[in-house]
Amino acid sequence: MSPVSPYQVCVAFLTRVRADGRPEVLLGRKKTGLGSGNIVGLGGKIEPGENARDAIVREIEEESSLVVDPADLRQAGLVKFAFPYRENWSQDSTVFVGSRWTGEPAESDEVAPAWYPIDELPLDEMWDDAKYWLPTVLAGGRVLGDFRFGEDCRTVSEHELHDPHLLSAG
Ligand SMILES: CNc1ncnc2c1ncn2[C@@H]1O[C@H](COP(=O)(O)OP(=O)(O)OP(=O)(O)O)[C@@H](O)[C@H]1O
Repeated sequence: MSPVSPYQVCVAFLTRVRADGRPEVLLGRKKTGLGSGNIVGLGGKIEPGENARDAIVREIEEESSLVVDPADLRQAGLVKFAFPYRENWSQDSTVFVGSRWTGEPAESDEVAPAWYPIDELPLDEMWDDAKYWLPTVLAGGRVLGDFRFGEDCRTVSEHELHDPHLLSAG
């Protein structure tokens, strides 16, 4: 199910626990580019010379102003997106989760960040794949998933969740 040379991206989900004990995740309304209008995690393309961890630290700061120590991010998996009807959208995304950072989230040109309760994720406004793996990752699990989008390039037409033990440590 893997597309031909997909580009490599990364995504992060920062979490906090409110004073009343309710866990929340930082998501954002994407303002530009692929998936604009969707509610997404922070993230973007891995640049030449970067590894996924370097890239996600840079993207988090560019998109939200938050500064994260790379060692404070847990690599929670890899999700592969294939768009057979729009090959150049196909991408592999390394997923990170973290709960330590410095600063306050601020809106950028790319994303308007906001906190969402983890038990009420806005899945209807996210990419269609998120419902298959994001709750698992936010519950402390790992994901290794393959998703194929249909002709509308919005709806998952096929997906496989593999054993996350196949992921390399990172
Ligand atoms: C298809 N289903 C999807 N489900 C969940 N998340 C998705 C996604 N498709 C893209 N993403 C995320 O979107 C970011 C890349 O998007 P992309 O437009 O390439 O990035 P962005 O414009 O920020 O790139 P640069 O800032 O130019 O690097 C990156 O976090 C990636 O994981």
